[in-house]
Amino acid sequence: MNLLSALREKHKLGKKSIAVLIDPDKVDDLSKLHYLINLASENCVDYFFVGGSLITTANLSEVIKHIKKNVNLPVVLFPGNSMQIEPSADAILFLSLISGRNPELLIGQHVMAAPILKNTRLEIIPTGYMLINSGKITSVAYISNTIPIPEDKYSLAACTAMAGEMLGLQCIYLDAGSGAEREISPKMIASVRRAISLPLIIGGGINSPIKAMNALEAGADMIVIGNALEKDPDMLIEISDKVYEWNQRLAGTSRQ
Ligand SMILES: CC(C)=CCC/C(C)=C/CC/C(C)=C/CC/C(C)=C/COP(=O)(O)OP(=O)(O)O
Ligand SMILES: O=P(O)(O)OC[C@@H](O)CO
Ligand SMILES: [Mg+2]
Repeated sequence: MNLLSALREKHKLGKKSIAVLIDPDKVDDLSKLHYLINLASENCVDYFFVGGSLITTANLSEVIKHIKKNVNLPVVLFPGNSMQIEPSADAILFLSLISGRNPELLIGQHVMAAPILKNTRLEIIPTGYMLINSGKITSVAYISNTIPIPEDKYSLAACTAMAGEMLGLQCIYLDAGSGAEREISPKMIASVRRAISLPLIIGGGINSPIKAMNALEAGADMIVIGNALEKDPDMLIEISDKVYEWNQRLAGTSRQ
């Protein structure tokens, strides 16, 4: 089964996933990456996301090779632009930045990426990418030259996600931005959740087990953790535990 079908299947069952985000730019020491990879494989992590708004190093393929050599988990490209295509990954979030009005990130980069992707075996996951305001200006907001959706404009976000679904996008990623001051609120997640039936990915500023649990309870199908693990990789143990507990409880209730 491909990743998207598996994600849809999990969504139907109410099963949650967790992705670890690796920013290749922040990998200066392969032994630190190695530690995180091992933690991920011991702690029921489902995916590695790899990418960044700005990649100044040439180590994308090396990072992916290192992950694939050491653990049998899917590696999904989370690209900031069409230069971040690496055929050795398993899939790519084919992001369209639908919260913004920058044509380059709605369709421009995609036109350049399409013929390159056609010649790879990467699974394409058409994804509506939505930035939600989180306090300070994030790298993605700055680089994309777009205004994030205000964090209290629930129906703006819900209608944006709804339009993404109607356009045929296959999942929605709500992002407060890497290292966000404030993670996306449960009320915002729940509003978008009610508006669509697609798998919903939530990321940005999730740096504690409580924040992870809140996102899951509000309707996230998948949570993405990056910055928190750059600061303290061991935080993965407690955060992934929340996802594990959720799925165990679900398995328990479905057996009754
Ligand atoms: C279609 C293809 C192949 C590319 C375009 C993809 C689009 C539309 C991207 C949207 C805009 C963008 C710059 C997204 C980047 C998302 C990302 C990988 C964020 C990770 O966090 P960083 O922004 O790197 O955070 P730090 O500042 O903490 O490094
Ligand atoms: O780095 P953090 O804050 O965990 O955010 C993850 C991801 O959603 C960023 O695009
Ligand atoms: Mg980055």
